[in-house]
Amino acid sequence: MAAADWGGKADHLAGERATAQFDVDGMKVAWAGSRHAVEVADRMACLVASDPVFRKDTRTMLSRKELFKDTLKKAAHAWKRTVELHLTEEEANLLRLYIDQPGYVDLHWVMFVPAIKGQGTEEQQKKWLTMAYKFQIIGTYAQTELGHGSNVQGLETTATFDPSTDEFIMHSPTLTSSKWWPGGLGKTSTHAVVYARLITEGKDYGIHGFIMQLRSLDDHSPLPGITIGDIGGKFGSGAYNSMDNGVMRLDHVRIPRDQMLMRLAQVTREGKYVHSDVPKQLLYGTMVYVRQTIVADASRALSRAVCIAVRYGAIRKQFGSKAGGPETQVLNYKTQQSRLFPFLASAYAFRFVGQWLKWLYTDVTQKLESKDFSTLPEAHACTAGLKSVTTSATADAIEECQKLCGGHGYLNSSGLPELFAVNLPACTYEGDNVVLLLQVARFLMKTVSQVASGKQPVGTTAYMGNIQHLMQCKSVVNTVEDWLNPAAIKEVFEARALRMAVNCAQNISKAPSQEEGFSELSPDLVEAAVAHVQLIIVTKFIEKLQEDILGHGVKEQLQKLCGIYALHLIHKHLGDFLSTGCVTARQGSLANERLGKLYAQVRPNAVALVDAFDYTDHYLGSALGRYDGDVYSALYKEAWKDPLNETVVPDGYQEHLRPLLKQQLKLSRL
Ligand SMILES: CCCCCCCCCCCCCCCCC/C=C/C(=O)SCCNC(=O)CCNC(=O)[C@H](O)C(C)(C)COP(=O)(O)OP(=O)(O)OC[C@H]1O[C@@H](n2cnc3c(N)ncnc32)[C@H](O)[C@@H]1OP(=O)(O)O
Ligand SMILES: Cc1cc2nc3c(=O)[nH]c(=O)nc-3n(C[C@H](O)[C@H](O)[C@H](O)COP(=O)(O)OP(=O)(O)OC[C@H]3O[C@@H](n4cnc5c(N)ncnc54)[C@H](O)[C@@H]3O)c2cc1C
Repeated sequence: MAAADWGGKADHLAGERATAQFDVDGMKVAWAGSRHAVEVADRMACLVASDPVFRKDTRTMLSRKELFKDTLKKAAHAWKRTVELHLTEEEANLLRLYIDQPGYVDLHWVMFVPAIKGQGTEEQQKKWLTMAYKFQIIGTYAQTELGHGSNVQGLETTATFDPSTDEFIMHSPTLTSSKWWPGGLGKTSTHAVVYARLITEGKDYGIHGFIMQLRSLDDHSPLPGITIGDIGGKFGSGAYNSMDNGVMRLDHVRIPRDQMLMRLAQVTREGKYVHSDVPKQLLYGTMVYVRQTIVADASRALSRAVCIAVRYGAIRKQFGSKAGGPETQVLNYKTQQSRLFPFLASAYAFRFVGQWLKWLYTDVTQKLESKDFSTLPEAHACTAGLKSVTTSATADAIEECQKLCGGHGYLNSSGLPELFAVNLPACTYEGDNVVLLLQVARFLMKTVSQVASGKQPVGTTAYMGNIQHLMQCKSVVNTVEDWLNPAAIKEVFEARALRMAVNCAQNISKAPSQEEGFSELSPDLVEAAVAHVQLIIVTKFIEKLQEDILGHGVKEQLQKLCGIYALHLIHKHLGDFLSTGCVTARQGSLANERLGKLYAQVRPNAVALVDAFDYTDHYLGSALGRYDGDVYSALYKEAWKDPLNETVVPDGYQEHLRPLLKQQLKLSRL
């Protein structure tokens, strides 16, 4: 029976949509950031969905080679459409986003170009970016090595200046110095920003960036002295395997001196090392930029998973009343709501904090241009911390959404396995999440010590200035309704974050040295960092609610989601809140009671709240998450696309199955 015979064009979720108590269009604007953003995103999403080259429904069934070739085809076609349609930068970025297939272009635009912009001189930018913008060259970001990723100062590749020829000699002295992981390096990139130890006049000046040509622009073969290849298959089918993460070894490869990125430091014709009057941390600027974009990616990935699980939960029915009444939608089970609605709230929370982080990054960049470096440490702490907390929560949530969809969630056609596999490495790339949280903790310890010496903290640590009150305050919450008060919520998050940080600082001060104390206390420091970052997310959500938000009922729904986000964290981390004395056990159970009421209020709006993400069926890529809810027809149809179903009798039957069956039959007759 054809799948179409089982379902029509009906909207199986129409009943769910009819119960919404808010204006979905208004919520789309709140989610996207502006009416303009909704309009451009819609246009680009439809452009991708309607173009057969961008089909992705059989992607998980392709071999690695086929998948890679398909990625090359899509990237070339996307560029062709960008040029033909004169797309703006915003439109072209969205086009790439909706194609939804990791590939070398991501590294080119998200890391290679920003690295040259941030670390190149004006002259270098003019030369290299002109070519990069026209795709005359394809670039990647080659920092990580086989032996070192997190410890950037431990990288081993060398760039030794040779004054006799005015060149750097780029070399991989050991196996562990092989560049390992850079996306697009394996098979595609013609160029890279390579990070290496700068050695001149016999002295090692540490890590610096260099632009290197890797492959011939005529026939794409690696240049002399360069050994290069792909590092091999990665987790999951489809997923990140579309990316050619690469390995590269350099054997005394010479590049002209002017290919060292010289905005932060220079080597003169004579070989003198000169450092500009800017902080050396600006070398890490590309990572700050990318971490900020990863927060936005996390909210998108999480919202996709939630959209799939909510829509499917409204369609899927299990068990009826004892009297033989209709079966229950699984979304109506309280356990399903308490597992799923915190993710729905987190998707909105991460979206809004991502919008704020983008603002913060722009603000810091403008300040850096006028040589004001004062906000750089905070920008580093915020991007590192938010990248870490949002990507870890997202990976966990996608995995849980798979379970929330039961067995069907485990099928590739649910879209969830691929979504998980593509987003899981975000916990590692651009800085391992624990390593990054330790950076946040370091920043917090410094801030605590500055507060102790009377300095008033600013920005996201301003709350620490209220130390007298926050170290001894008791929560004012006395009833379930009191947990609706944003000021009461904010106060307990501030008190928890500050008390955890101060506890760590006090315990470190008892250690023989600061370094030993930091190391010994590192598990607690990571928890203190998480508490601080969660406070930022809660605060930014509360601040969002103070803005003008248009549309009937939109603000009210967001208030409920903000409540769910904050209260589910209190429930989850009750140990922290209790042990620091920020809430009592009774207040903790009142928070949980309030949470249950909020879930019930969100339930009739759940499908509309995920509709507001405004995702096309193409982008969602899920039989379970379809807009029309026609889940079973879609699952049935998708199954037949599997290569195993190309023949009725499987390959291998004659060689392996038939002889086995025959032999067993013969034996049974003996
Ligand atoms: C709307 C449309 C959107 C666009 C759509 C596009 C669609 C496509 C989507 C695709 C997007 C996703 C692309 C993502 C691709 C990812 C590919 C992955 C790439 C990589 O992984 S690149 C490699 C990244 N590597 C790392 O992150 C390494 C991590 N390690 C470090 O960062 C550092 O080494 C360290 C921070 C852990 C430690 O460094 P170090 O030992 O040097 O430092 P100290 O701890 O001693 O600190 C020294 C001081 O410097 C400060 N610091 C450290 N880092 C920074 C920084 N980044 N900025 C500013 N300051 C920094 C420390 O705080 C110390 O300061 P102090 O004052 O001395 O305490
Ligand atoms: C899919 C993917 C794409 C990537 N793309 C690129 C790219 O384009 N370019 C590029 O240069 N790199 C890239 N990378 C590399 C990436 O940046 C590194 O993997 C990352 O920075 C983590 O470093 P590592 O692998 O050395 O982990 P390690 O540092 O070896 O981490 C291993 C474990 O040790 C722990 N650990 C490490 N240091 C500490 C510490 N000080 N204290 C406590 N615990 C610690 C970590 O928490 C982790 O649990 C990519 C990686 C992946 C997975």
